[in-house]
Amino acid sequence: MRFLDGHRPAHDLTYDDVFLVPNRSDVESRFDVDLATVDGTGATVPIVVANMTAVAGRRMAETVARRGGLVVLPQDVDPAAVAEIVGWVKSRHTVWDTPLVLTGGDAVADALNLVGKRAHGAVVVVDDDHRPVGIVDENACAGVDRFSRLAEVAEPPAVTLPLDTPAREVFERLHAAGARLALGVDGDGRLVGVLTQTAALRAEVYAPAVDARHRLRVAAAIGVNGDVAAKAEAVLNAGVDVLVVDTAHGHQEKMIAALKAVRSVSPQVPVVAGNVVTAEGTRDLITAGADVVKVGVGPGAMCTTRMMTGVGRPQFSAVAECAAAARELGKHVWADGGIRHPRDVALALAAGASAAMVGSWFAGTHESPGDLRYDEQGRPYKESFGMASKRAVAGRTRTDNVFERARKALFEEGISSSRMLLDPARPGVEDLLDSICAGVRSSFTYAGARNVEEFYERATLGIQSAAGFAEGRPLPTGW
Ligand SMILES: NC(=O)C1=CN([C@@H]2O[C@H](COP(=O)(O)OP(=O)(O)OC[C@H]3O[C@@H](n4cnc5c(N)ncnc54)[C@H](OP(=O)(O)O)[C@@H]3O)[C@@H](O)[C@H]2O)C=CC1
Ligand SMILES: Nc1nc2c(ncn2[C@@H]2O[C@H](COP(=O)(O)O)[C@@H](O)[C@H]2O)c(=O)[nH]1
Ligand SMILES: [K+]
Repeated sequence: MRFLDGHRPAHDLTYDDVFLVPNRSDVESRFDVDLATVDGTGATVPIVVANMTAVAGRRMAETVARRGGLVVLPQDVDPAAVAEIVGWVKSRHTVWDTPLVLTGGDAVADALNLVGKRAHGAVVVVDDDHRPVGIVDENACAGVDRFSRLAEVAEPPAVTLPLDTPAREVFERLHAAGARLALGVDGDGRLVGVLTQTAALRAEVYAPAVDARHRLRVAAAIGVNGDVAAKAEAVLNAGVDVLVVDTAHGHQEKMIAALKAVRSVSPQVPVVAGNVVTAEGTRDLITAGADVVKVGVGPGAMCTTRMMTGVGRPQFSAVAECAAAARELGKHVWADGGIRHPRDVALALAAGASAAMVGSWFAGTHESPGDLRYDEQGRPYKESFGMASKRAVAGRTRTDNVFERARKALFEEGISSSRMLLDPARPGVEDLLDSICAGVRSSFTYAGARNVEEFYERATLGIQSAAGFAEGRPLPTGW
């Protein structure tokens, strides 16, 4: 990464402060770009979903891993629940999406309660042997008594295929049949998964993030308090592929001790640790055993740390400095927080990160764990909240005594409730991944880079004014 001549930063920069200029390029197609990370975490796209309760659950983990990203389960989930979620994610098909399933005897109301939970918006009706007999979507239920049985409204499945059908063929079969949903069945005709045309296309464009046994990958976070070795052991026994040791102030002795404890349990597992914003912090965590250092204090959408404490650092410069320090030691950083546009991911990679961590942006999707709600104007949204908010702290300390709980509640560095609207054009996390990956692929070809490492080497940046940033925004309604 280099700055244009004369563009030496006089102060620390955030994503909005910088821009990339095109380089002469021999990369002919955006499909020639390989987005895979090289940090040992196994992601095939440089996107990690933040360990936030309002963002990262089982459905998010399954969906994002199928497209090559990695989801970090929050540290507030107890180890038994982590084991259950990891087992579930690892039992998911790597191509076919998990269907919503009901029987013909269930009511239309049951289907209507479920369809909103999936981007593909349909429920599959199965018989007693789990063989598919029909499909129900919102259209099939329109104007129908909510107490009617699904057997009366289900449409017969138009496209039912073996699981090993190439995704491109699934796409073509759906197109030819004018059908929305293909059903994937095993050798006994039992339902395993579903694919829309878009999902079939994605299956051709993305590679799932998988472990050595070709099961979807998933990460989990632990904090720095309590018996860290026991917690690490518990989540590793649950089968997580990557361990994230996470606390607000990562450059503290407790973190160094926590990393040593984690390394005593497993010398090999990829360990991510943070958060820090300085080269010194990065070096200390790597020396203590981290493979990847998580960078970012205060850029998060739910984060009030900078307003409360004055502590933090504009994120582009924080990532650039920490990435340079990590690279000197042959290690990596994740850029954590403040990602609001695809360009921010490209800029994080240009700054030297191996992946960008996204939280709140993905809270407003079908796949986040929250319930879908509607605002005063009828727009769908989900709630998000910070992991250092009063709400999260109350949850984390629920087993402490009342005095201790009250004491810990004094420190609040996050928003307890915010509304993340679902983008009508991109209501699913895969829609957002499509948009991010399209932007980043394109960014790489502008720089003349085929992969993440070449992008870092070739990226040429400049510094812009607020007017420069504003100029880059589209004007959908004219002026
Ligand atoms: N990236 C960011 O900017 C931030 C992220 N977060 C997120 O919030 C979640 C909760 O993290 P966290 O608050 O660390 O909770 P943890 O439960 O992990 O506890 C942090 C530990 O560090 C001690 N500590 C010392 N100084 C600080 C400090 N300045 N801020 C916080 N703890 C401190 C605390 O002791 P004691 O309570 O006695 O002081 C406590 O023992 C994490 O997911 C974290 O990533 C939170 C804030 C900033
Ligand atoms: N200071 C706080 N930081 C928080 C809190 N909850 C999460 N976070 C950090 O934000 C990122 C995600 O950033 P986003 O802009 O994508 O939402 C997350 O990974 C944490 O590092 C909080 O309560 N306070
Ligand atoms: K913030």
